[in-house]
Amino acid sequence: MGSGKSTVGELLAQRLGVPYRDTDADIVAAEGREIADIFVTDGEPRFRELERAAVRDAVAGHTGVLALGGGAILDESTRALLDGLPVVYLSLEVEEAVRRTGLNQARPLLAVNPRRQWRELMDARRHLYTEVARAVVATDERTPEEVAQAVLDALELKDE
Ligand SMILES: Nc1ncnc2c1ncn2[C@@H]1O[C@H](COP(=O)(O)OP(=O)(O)OP(=O)(O)O)[C@@H](O)[C@H]1O
Ligand SMILES: O=C(O)C1=C[C@@H](O)[C@@H](O)[C@H](O)C1
Ligand SMILES: [Mg+2]
Repeated sequence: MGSGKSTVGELLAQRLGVPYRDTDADIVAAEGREIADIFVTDGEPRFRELERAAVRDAVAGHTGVLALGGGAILDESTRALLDGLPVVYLSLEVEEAVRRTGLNQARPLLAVNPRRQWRELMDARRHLYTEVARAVVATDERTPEEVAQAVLDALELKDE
């Protein structure tokens, strides 16, 4: 969370001249409410169901850059869908994550004690991010533009 998937995803799409899509935004649009609302009202398991369907639809229907929610890879069928696709894991260290996300209520999983929560989430997820990724790009001390360039280099893509 806060690694810059949405920010860098948009930049990358511009550089490549392709559409950009974000499954978090798809869920918010389809549900007509914010992610934090879905977590609080319906619970995380319901959010994960919506997310699984959103990723499935986006992978099937979208050509371009797709940003996934930070927890999408927790779902085994989602990981299977991503197999063979040019997935990039944007990594970052905890201090930078906390600086970027702050005490932001829009990220319900970081609402209380963000530093500890972030560490715990990453300890549980890091191996899954690595498993699905074709490339890992570190984002600490890089501007979003530098990260976008590093992604293009890692995937050996040229912009238009
Ligand atoms: N390379 C960067 N350097 C500094 N700040 C950044 C960088 N990339 C993103 N940010 C900032 O960090 C915050 C989080 O970025 P963003 O929303 O793109 O992350 P995300 O990975 O999409 O998060 P989430 O998993 O919550 O959707 C934003 O305020 C953004 O402007
Ligand atoms: O890392 C996570 O589990 C999340 C990340 C965000 O992108 C959102 O999908 C939501 O806040 C959950
Ligand atoms: Mg995002």
